[in-house]
Parts: sequence; C-alpha cells; structure tokens
Amino acid sequence: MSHARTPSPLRKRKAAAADLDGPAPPRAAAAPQLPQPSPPLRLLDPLSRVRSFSIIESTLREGEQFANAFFDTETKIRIAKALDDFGVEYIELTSPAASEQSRADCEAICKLGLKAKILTHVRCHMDDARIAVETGVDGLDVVIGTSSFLREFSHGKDMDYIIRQATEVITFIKSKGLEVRFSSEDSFRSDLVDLLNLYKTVDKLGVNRVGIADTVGCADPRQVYELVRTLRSVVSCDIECHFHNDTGCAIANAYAALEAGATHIDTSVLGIGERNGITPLGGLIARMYTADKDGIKAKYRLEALRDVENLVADAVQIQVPFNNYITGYCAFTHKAGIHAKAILNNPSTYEILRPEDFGMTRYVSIGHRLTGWNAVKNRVQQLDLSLSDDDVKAVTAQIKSLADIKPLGIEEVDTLLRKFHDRVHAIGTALDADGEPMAC
Ligand SMILES: CC(=O)SCCNC(=O)CCNC(=O)[C@H](O)C(C)(C)COP(=O)(O)OP(=O)(O)OC[C@H]1O[C@@H](n2cnc3c(N)ncnc32)[C@H](O)[C@@H]1OP(=O)(O)O
Ligand SMILES: O=C(O)CCC(=O)C(=O)O
Ligand SMILES: [Zn+2]
Repeated sequence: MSHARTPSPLRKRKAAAADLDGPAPPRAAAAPQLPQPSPPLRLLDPLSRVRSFSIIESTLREGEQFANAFFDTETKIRIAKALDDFGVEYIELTSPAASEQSRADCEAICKLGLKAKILTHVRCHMDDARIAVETGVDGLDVVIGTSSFLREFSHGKDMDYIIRQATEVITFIKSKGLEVRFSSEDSFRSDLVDLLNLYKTVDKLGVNRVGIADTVGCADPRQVYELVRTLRSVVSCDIECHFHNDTGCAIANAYAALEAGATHIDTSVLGIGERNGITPLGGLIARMYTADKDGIKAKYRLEALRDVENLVADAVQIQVPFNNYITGYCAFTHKAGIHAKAILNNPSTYEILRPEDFGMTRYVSIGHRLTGWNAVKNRVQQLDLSLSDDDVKAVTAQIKSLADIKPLGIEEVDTLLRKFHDRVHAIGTALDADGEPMAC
C-alpha cells in the first residue's frame, strides 16, 4: 500500500525518490492481488524487434562528449562495472585515438572481464582502426558523415571515397576477427540513394551491423520508421540506431526504430552527450518496460538503475532531474485527491510503471489543498488512529483550509490528525471542520 509523505521540492538528488525525509510511515499491509490492465491486443509485426533488442550503452563515449564530463580511469571503471551489473549488452568507449589516456582506459576496461561486450568508436580511418584493434575490444563502431553538410564541411570526401575507405577499414577490422559496425553520421540529412548504396556495400562486406544516426536530432518517429523499414529490406545484417534529443524525440525515435526492425539502440545514462544528448538509458527502459514488462525485467537488473544514474550524475556534477523517467523524485508521487483515491485502491489506475520493479516507492502527498478525504483516511489508518469517515472528512476540510495559505509538511499533517483524534475521543463526539463538537 502507499505511503503518504510530502516530498520537498528543494530535496537534493541523493535523497531522491524513495529516500524522502521525514518520519518513516508505518508499513501498510501487503497489497492484495489487484487486477492489472491487459496490454492492448496488437498484432506483432514479424519485423518488429520491440521484444528482442540490445542496448549499446555509450555513456563512456557519447557521454564523454557531454559538456561537464571528465571521467578519470577509476570513474570509467566504476561506470563500466555499474552498466555491466545493470545488464546492458554492449559498452561503447571513446576512441583510443583521442588521447593516450583514452587508449589506456580502453585497454583497462577490456581487461575487466565484464559480461557486456566492449566496443570502441572510431572514425572511418585506418589510423584509428589500427590503434583500436590492439586495445582488446570486442568490436569497433566505425562512423563517417554522409550528409552533404559533413561531406563538404567536416571530412570533405565524396561518396566514392567513403565507399573505398569503408571497404579498406571494414576488411581490416574483420581480418582481426573483431565485430564491426559501420554507421553513417547525419543519416537523416543524407541522400537516401547514397545511403542505401553505401549500406548495401558494407553489408556485402560482412559487417555485423549498420548504423543510422540522427546526429542533429532532426528526425521524427515516422521518418525513423520509414528509413529503418527501408533499410531492413536492403541489408541482412543488424541495424543500430543513435538518436540525439535536440527536439525531444530521442526515446520515441528509438521505439519507432525497433518497431521497424532495428536491433540495437544507443543510450547514455541520463541521456548525456554532445549538446543535450541522446536517448537516455532510463527513458528507453521505461518505454520498453511498458511494451514488454516481463522481457525487460528478465533482461536488466532494474533496481540498479538508480545507482547507475546517481553514479554518473555525481561524476558529471549534475542533479538527476525532478521529472526523470522512473527515478525522478516525483516519478511515483501522487497528489490530486481523485488520483490518490484510485491509486490507493489499485495503483494501476494511474501508474504504468510499477515502482517496486525498480526498487522505488510510491508516495501519496496529502498536505495540500488538492487532497481528498480518501487519501487522508489512508494516512489516518497508517497512524493507527480511529476516526469515522465523517471525522476524516471534517479533518480533511481543516487540512485544505490551512493548505490554502501554504502547503503542510507531513509532520504538520500528522500532528493535526493526532490532535483531532485525541479531541474526538476526549469529547466523545464528532467534530466539525472547525474542530468544534458537532451540534446534536
Ligand atoms: C557525431 C559524433 O559524435 S562522432 C564522434 C566524435 N568523437 C570524437 O571526435 C572523438 C574525440 N576526437 C578527437 O580526439 C579528435 O577529434 C581526433 C583525435 C579524432 C582527431 O583529431 P585531429 O586529427 O586533431 O583532427 P580534428 O579533430 O581537428 O578534425 C577531425 C579530422 O577528422 C576528419 N574526420 C572527421 N570525421 C571523420 C570520419 N568520420 N572519418 C574519417 N575522418 C573524419 C576530419 O576531416 C578532420 O581531418 P583533418 O585532420 O584532415 O582536418
Ligand atoms: O556512430 C554513430 O552511429 C553515431 C555517432 C554520433 O554520435 C552521432 O552521429 O551523433
Ligand atoms: Zn551522437
């Protein structure tokens, strides 16, 4: 059953969600088995990978491109271990060509013996590939810009050159027996014919995956669906997708990609990355849990999500946002009286995610003017006070009237309830909303 507590909006991240201040409320009896809504019946598209996909976790690559990020070796190792413990299938690391320390860190992480496969992300260039294959990684994620913007203003190469370069780099990586993915940066602003031609070529060379990247965050879910569906009919290898969040579509785009047949999604913890980042790990998990709860619970250690997020937030000196998916401090806080009543009867009424599956706790906030007597009654029961429904309605009116001036903390609400209770029992009659004995 739910706990009634009032979270402070100024609360620090470390006290987020389940660790709210204030006296611990008495534990309510275990919730009875309540009806869960059945998922809407949908015909499963045979190409959809919503129920079988892998995460390429890029906090240690894309995330290192976040403005605040500086990960020393020890921090990288802690993050890699935490991601592995959570259960991501792949961990992507910064190019070892970036710096001597990046190379050494890459080697150090490869030696950890993690369950997750270790990848590193390199330019489509033999110099980078030669350094990367010596680090001990399981595979290389190779990328090159294909849009006219990047061909003109970044590397300055035309499509024929890209194909030749890609062929040389991929052939080399494969000769070393490593996994290889080939990706086109800025895919959604690239010419479709050029793209498909390139992907067909690298598919024939035997890449494990091709990658689509929405590098500037311009794509919408429909465009993503169409491009991935088209690509699915052109290549036989796996398809990885990478979505930036400049226009708020990164999670929806990832989902649309999986629906269309993409097999791998890039994420970073809290979405950190270049500019405002990419698909956040927690947000993707929330979305995919909603589509396939049992599958997600079986694949990932969901209760570890909060620790990974706190670890990364600390490392890059940010707070977990108040409205973060799953772990934001108000993600499972219910406030309005209408919601509170239904939640107390059956949490599925207003919760699509079960907090307990993520090691989180639900809260019903009652010290405000939007509260209702059902929520207050629940708190009365938690405090083991004996009040009739009429008494609870009267004390609810008192709470609302006080909260019209300013919201009450849970301690204030509890004091009010206890005083009201003591008075009712001392006088032996019901009290009205002003705390006066009811007229006979
Ligand atoms: C969209 C993305 O996030 S892609 C991933 C981004 N990741 C990184 O940039 C990793 C960190 N980067 C670095 O440490 C450096 O940029 C390095 C080591 C990769 C290269 O450094 P520098 O040699 O000093 O070059 P610089 O960064 O100024 O410019 C990039 C060079 O790569 C070339 N280039 C850019 N993209 C690619 C590509 N995908 N494939 C091959 N070459 C590329 C550019 O033409 C330019 O070449 P130039 O030296 O002939 O001008
Ligand atoms: O390698 C990729 O697919 C993505 C590279 C990247 O970070 C981007 O294009 O935003
Ligand atoms: Zn990116």
